[in-house]
Amino acid sequence: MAIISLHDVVKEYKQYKRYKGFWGSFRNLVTQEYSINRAVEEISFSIAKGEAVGLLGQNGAGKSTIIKMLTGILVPTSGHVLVRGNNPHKKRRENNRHIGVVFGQRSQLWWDLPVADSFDLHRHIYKIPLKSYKENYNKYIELLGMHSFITQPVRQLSLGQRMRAEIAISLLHEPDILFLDEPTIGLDIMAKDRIREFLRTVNQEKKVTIILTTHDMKDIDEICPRLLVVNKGKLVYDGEVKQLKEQLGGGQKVTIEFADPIHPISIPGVQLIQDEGKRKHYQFSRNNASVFEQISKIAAQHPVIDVTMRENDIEDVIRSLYQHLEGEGSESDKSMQGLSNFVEKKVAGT
Ligand SMILES: Nc1ncnc2c1ncn2[C@@H]1O[C@H](COP(=O)(O)OP(=O)(O)OP(=O)(O)O)[C@@H](O)[C@H]1O
Repeated sequence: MAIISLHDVVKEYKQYKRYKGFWGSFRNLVTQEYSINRAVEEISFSIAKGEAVGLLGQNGAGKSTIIKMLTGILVPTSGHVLVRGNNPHKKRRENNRHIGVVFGQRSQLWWDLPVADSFDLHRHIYKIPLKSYKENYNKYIELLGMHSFITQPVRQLSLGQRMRAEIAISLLHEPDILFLDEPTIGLDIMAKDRIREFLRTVNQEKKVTIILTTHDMKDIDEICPRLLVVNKGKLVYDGEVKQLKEQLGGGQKVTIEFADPIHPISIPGVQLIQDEGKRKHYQFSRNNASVFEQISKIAAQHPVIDVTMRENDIEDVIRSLYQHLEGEGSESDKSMQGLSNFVEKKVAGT
């Protein structure tokens, strides 16, 4: 049974016209002129209990708007949103009891209080039974390595420490669903790893459903087996990360360092992705017959100092997807051919 479902959801914002200048500021006080911005366009998907889903999209794609509708902050213009079988806006209090939210910009911690006191206040607000509170408290402090700063006031914490405390507090009342917005942004590698491992553990052991928005592909790769990609308000991919990688990955990134700066060399079927004069970066799709053969041909004409190759990772896959959606994909890149069909099929659930 789906714990979250959206059916033909549309969200429109009214944007009031703003006039400039001295007289414009008076006009702004009375004007009723506005235009409509469709931030979410007829989106449908459902998420089962215990899934971990990454919500991805470029800036302004509509991710926050979707999350705000799921948390009951915003009401859709049309369509239906159900969270645990309820309308999250109408049953906002009930919804809040069963969800956890980690939004970087809005802290749930009390700035001047020690972390432990914030947790205790949370226990009272959510009326969490003492036994389960203590169990979770001890477990989260251990797993997130919070011993050293649990008695420190929140305002003295580093970003990584605060984020760990934010995640712990959001789970103390044992929510069924956890929404996270960029949980690892600005953190060092060790802090990122710790948070990712923790989220995997709560998802797998406690079956907490995770919906994660991020611009960091490693978050998706390590936490979320399923991916939803939104573009300009539309859902353009709904499927397994693994399948997207299989479909679009498998190519190679090749960097060739020439002895002298040369004009861009075009290689049939290969995309030049960055040109730095002496150094050129190419994208070979997995369909390009022989990478070595092609490089040898180039090297025969232009002295080459160094060649480096690496397999495409999830970041490259998503970049290709975005480029394709923006219409920048190379026509000759065979791995991109058929992508539209693939994306449409995945969204249609075939
Ligand atoms: N309160 C608002 N009033 C008017 N337009 C809005 C409002 N909030 C968002 N929008 C617009 O709706 C669209 C989607 O915005 P949203 O914040 O959902 O995108 P996002 O994918 O979360 O972006 P980002 O990655 O930058 O956070 C954008 O065009 C944005 O300008």
